[in-house]
Amino acid sequence: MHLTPSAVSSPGKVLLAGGYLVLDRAYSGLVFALSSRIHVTSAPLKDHPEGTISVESPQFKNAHWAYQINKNLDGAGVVVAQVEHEGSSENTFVETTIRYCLNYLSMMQQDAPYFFPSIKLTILADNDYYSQPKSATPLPRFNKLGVPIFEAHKTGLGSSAALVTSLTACLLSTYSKDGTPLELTSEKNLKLVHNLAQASHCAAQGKIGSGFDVAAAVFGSCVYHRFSPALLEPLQSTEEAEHDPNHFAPKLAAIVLSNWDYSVKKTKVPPGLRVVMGDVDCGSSTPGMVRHVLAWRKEKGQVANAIWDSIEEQNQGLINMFAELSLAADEEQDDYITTLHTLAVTKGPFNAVQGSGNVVIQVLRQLRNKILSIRKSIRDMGEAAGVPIEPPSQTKLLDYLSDECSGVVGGVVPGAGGYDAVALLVVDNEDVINGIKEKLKDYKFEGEQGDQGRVEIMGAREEHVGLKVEDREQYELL
Ligand SMILES: Nc1ncnc2c1ncn2[C@@H]1O[C@H](COP(=O)(O)OP(=O)(O)OP(=O)(O)O)[C@@H](O)[C@H]1O
Ligand SMILES: C[C@@](O)(CCOP(=O)(O)O)CC(=O)O
Repeated sequence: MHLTPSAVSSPGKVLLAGGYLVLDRAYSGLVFALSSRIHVTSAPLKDHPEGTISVESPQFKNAHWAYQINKNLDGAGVVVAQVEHEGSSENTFVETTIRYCLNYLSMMQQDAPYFFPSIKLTILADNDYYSQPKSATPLPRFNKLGVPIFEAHKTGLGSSAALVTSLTACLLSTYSKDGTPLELTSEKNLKLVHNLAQASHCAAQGKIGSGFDVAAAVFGSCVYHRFSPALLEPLQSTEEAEHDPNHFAPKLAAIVLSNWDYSVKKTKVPPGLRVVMGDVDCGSSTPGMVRHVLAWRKEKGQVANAIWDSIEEQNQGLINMFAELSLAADEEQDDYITTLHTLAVTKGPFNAVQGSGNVVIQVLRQLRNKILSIRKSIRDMGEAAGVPIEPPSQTKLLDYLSDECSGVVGGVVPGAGGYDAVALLVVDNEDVINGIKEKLKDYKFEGEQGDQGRVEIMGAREEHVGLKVEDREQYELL
């Protein structure tokens, strides 16, 4: 294999609509890619035995992992084994991704004796992925938290999906048969990265989720319909992946190169609007929420499907309103801009906004009501399933922000919901953001255990861009 030093990044995510439903291919997920990204760079590693991969995350303590890659002398594939060293820990997502990528690559080079030049991989995460210490001065980019990863408070932006996607793309770009790195921006190769990253991510997390987070990390903001879980069933044996590459590698390559049945339709937030993420510091992602909702759906059959069908119809309405607003922004620019300026200084429900004859304000009112209606259905589903998807303290917070803050179209509990986070759709205006922060300054959020916490507005916003090839030099200046 030839070695081409590479650098890539992929975004975090927010599932604005379709939580739980997106686990079933019949239903949509509306996922926005965020500005917070996870970056992975590669460089030659000197003074190490051939086939060593050294990985580090300099923002954390004891975040160094080393792996030895050995060709399987009895047939296809490679054996990837962690090289233990003092203070080393395990990182299932890193190890599984390396194992999957290198077994895939070994199958692409069966016609010649191959070896893997030793490399060093560096993982860097934008600060919003983890709660940061309070600081009077702006934090450095990729702030060093100085604690082990497991001690960092993750903020729910999808760090593992972005990590696995960036690591996959970086490895496929670094190792090549002839020194020509994989062209990562072609649709064909993005699909390859997607399939391989989905396989690695599901294996590492030990379950086959909908994969909306990996899809957003690769393709960016989109309306997503998942792939059939059966596609990955043959790869769920970690034993085979770790100890029987002769069977695992060809099977993996065939699955990754096959035509998957997911769908991705690119989308964007309408111009002049933006997504704002709120991190709840006493949040708790109630474990087993997904299991409980799926058990309820299985038990309640038609009743549950009727609720899901209703939510899907409302989600499609939301998606259509985004398209209508984007069209209005093009076709009635002056009206659009004027209306958003007015909304930026108006609290919901926008009835007071004059010019009710114009399309823009009508669609914005419909959008606001659609979000309220989706939230009601989500609450109904949560109550029926006995799962706190939008618990009362989140309802109180979302209603407060939607009614008391100027420029807020609406907000939801994203993804699986619970107590962790809120996602707001607001007029893209600094005064609107500052107004929300002001309203939250003394807001006391009641957590699941009755404890009180604060809600912090995060810097991350929608950015819509998926996997990106990066300029390596920007990291050398850090
Ligand atoms: N910067 C990083 N460097 C190395 N590994 C990381 C990094 N960030 C995340 N990980 C890996 O991803 C794991 C977190 O994945 P997990 O599925 O538990 O959470 P998640 O849903 O992806 O997190 P969130 O959505 O809150 O970001 C960590 O335990 C670690 O193994
Ligand atoms: C509940 C689910 O539909 C979304 C989970 O979203 P999040 O991890 O809470 O952002 C699970 C999935 O899609 O894999």
